Amino acid sequence: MGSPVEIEDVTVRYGRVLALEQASLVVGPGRICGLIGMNGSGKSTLFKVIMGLVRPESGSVRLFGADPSRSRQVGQIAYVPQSENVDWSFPLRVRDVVLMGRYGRMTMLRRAGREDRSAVDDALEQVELTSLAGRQIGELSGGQRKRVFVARAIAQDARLLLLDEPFSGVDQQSEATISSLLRHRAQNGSAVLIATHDLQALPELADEAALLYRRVLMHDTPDEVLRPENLARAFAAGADRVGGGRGP
Ligand SMILES: Nc1ncnc2c1ncn2[C@@H]1O[C@H](COP(=O)(O)OP(=O)(O)OP(=O)(O)O)[C@@H](O)[C@H]1O
Repeated sequence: MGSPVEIEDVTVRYGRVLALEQASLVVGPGRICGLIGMNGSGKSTLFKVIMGLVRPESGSVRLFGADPSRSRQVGQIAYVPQSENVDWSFPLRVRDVVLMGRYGRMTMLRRAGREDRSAVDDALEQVELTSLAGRQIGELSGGQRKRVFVARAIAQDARLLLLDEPFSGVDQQSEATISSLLRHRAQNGSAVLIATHDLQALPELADEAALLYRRVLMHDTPDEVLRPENLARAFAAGADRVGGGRGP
């Protein structure tokens, strides 16, 4: 089987905006990779490409040696979205959201079975939300909201986890819980990709880091990538673009 993530020379354009330009990234099993880049550098686009939601105009994406759509179909990929992208007023309970992680495994004709319910209970316990299982998702704190989605990923038993800003608006306790669960998933062989602005947390959390600005400028240990001169390169690439890089 191939690596969890193999992205090669991927280019994505939204109309006239070049979001990714020959980006390449390989993430192996059991690795936690931090994806860092300034606003608009293409992090969400890279996630969309991995999830098969955006088709690159060129380049190739293979997940576990197969097409991304297949990995999504069989429930190999779990996604923890940015909180701003979720409609928290939607009338769902904590337990319902976590159960969604099991949908890939349930056929349309089958209701949630004992195994699904026990996977949900187990995931809720791991993120310490058992007592809030029946609560509406809109009535949770920022840290609790993130933990619900992490629980969904755990219930899914995904082999590749994508997390978009998992620590923004999150209390320290939730951050510690989420970090240790991610470490645990990685120890069990899952690959974890985390888009984050939280550079301080990175060296302790991640095994490797990728610095993105349209392309992967650097992929190395977190300490190396976070050296000021390397961060400055990414910033300079972004600053150049403001000077006219968006044009045709
Ligand atoms: N649907 C879209 N239509 C047009 N342009 C888009 C679309 N989505 C993203 N873009 C543009 O593509 C570029 C990359 O956006 P993307 O959301 O991938 O960046 P990001 O690194 O995730 O940003 P942030 O850190 O702000 O979330 C940006 O210039 C953005 O404005």
